[in-house]
Amino acid sequence: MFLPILEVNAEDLPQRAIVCGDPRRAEKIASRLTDCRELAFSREYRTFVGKWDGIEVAVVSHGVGSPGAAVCFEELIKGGVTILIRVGTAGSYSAELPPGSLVVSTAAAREEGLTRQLVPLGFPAVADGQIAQLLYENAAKLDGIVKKGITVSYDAFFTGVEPLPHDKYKRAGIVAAEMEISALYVVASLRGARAGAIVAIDGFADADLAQEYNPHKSAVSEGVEREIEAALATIVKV
Ligand SMILES: O=P(O)(O)O[C@H]1O[C@H](CO)[C@@H](O)[C@H]1O
Ligand SMILES: O=c1cc[nH]c(=O)[nH]1
Repeated sequence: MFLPILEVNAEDLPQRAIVCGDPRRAEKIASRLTDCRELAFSREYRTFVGKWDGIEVAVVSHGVGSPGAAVCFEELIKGGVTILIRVGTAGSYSAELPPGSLVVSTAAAREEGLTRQLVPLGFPAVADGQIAQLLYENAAKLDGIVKKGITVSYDAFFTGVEPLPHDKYKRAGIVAAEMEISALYVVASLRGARAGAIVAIDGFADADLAQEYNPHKSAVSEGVEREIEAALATIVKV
């Protein structure tokens, strides 16, 4: 079966996939694999396959935002992928989670518009429990701060005239904000796949702590390296 948007043949895909927003991060993750080859680079979707610890893994970029990312998740699952781990970045709601910290998302508030077109809002966006626990354990073995908690996925990255409800979610105990985890969890649940997500904090989403957005700081790159390591250790054990 040919997957027309990823431009990949389903027969070339393994059961396990690491997904991330940035095609360059996909290349960075793929460079750690053995027997690695690039299958396609279509739109924002760059697909590699290779092996980690002798087990076949795909690495695929999904771009920015839930609608485009959901297209990627849907095609991967149609193509036979049953386990997906997102390796992303997010803004923190707490000074205790500074840039470079890692967050394992156990569930995500659905502040994006995509998933409400798939299923009523009462349906939860939740991680697979085993994947979340293993991501946390593997990340906690490395240096740095690691936290497990609920995240929120928005569509808007920049604020317009309407305020984003950061304060409401911060008071509800949500730890970090990004843009695709709720789509990943909802699509995985609806299609019978298992998913988890780990994000490296790249700044503060909270207005009280906000600084100029700069995801290129060395603390963030180090966090991304650690989350890649935790995701690879996890994906071959589930
Ligand atoms: O670093 P990635 O995986 O792209 O994740 C985060 O970064 C992008 C915004 O800059 C959004 O995609 C957001 O979810
Ligand atoms: O959506 C995102 C991603 C990274 N950092 C943020 O503050 N927001």
